[in-house]
Amino acid sequence: MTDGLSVRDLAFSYGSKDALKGVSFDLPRGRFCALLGPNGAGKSTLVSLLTRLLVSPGGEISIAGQDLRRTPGRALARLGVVFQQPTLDLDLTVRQNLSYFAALHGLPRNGLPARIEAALRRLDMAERADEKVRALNGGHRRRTELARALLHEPQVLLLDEPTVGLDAASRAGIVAHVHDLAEQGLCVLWTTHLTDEVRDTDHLLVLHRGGILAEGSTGDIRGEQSLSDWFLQKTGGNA
Ligand SMILES: Nc1ncnc2c1ncn2[C@@H]1O[C@H](COP(=O)(O)OP(=O)(O)OP(=O)(O)O)[C@@H](O)[C@H]1O
Repeated sequence: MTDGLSVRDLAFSYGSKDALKGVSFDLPRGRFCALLGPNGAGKSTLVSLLTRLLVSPGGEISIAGQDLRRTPGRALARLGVVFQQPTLDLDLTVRQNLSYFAALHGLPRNGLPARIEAALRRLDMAERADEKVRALNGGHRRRTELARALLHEPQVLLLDEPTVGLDAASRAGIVAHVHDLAEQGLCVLWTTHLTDEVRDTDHLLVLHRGGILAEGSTGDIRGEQSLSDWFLQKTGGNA
């Protein structure tokens, strides 16, 4: 077990369809881990189990030392999540969206403005705090969601294909910001099916047909090949 995210023997089936088959990994704090898998590999199922949208019959998940099955409230309090589908209220300002989230999560009102300011600063969004989300471009909307996911100061950050629908420049910006967060001590799990979002120095978990196909530093895993060629050769780009 680590101080970040630990997953042990996690399995899940939809009826007779095995979506995850005994997945285990340990990610310490301060690590950026890319979870790469082709469509249908089991990424969304894993994200749903980590966020308790689904509950697995067996296996263990520990978030910053808290067991998700035994102490779900404490475990989820240590987890920040950015889901694939945006969930901001377009007609509220950036600050109002964060305040709303804070109220929903029962964060103390005392010190809330400073907490919001700090979260927005981490994502270079402080100067846009009073703009309506509708007026922001896709990259800034995603950064707002990231700031919101950090409001309760989680130790583990989970992002489910967070760059879907963004242009190249916005994607690069989000990738860079999230790497900074890992350097500041967060344990980051970033799911993607895009090899170009993964850096050679990133820790890489490759999920294929519900199991871990490879784990280690990206540079070591791809060897002399490009990651894209390695991935296509090993998975055919298909689940
Ligand atoms: N509700 C469901 N009922 C039956 N099978 C499902 C259901 N949801 C997912 N599956 C199957 O489980 C497997 C894993 O799916 P999952 O959505 O977790 O993969 P994924 O890696 O997230 O793919 P994608 O990138 O396409 O979302 C796939 O074979 C998928 O068809």
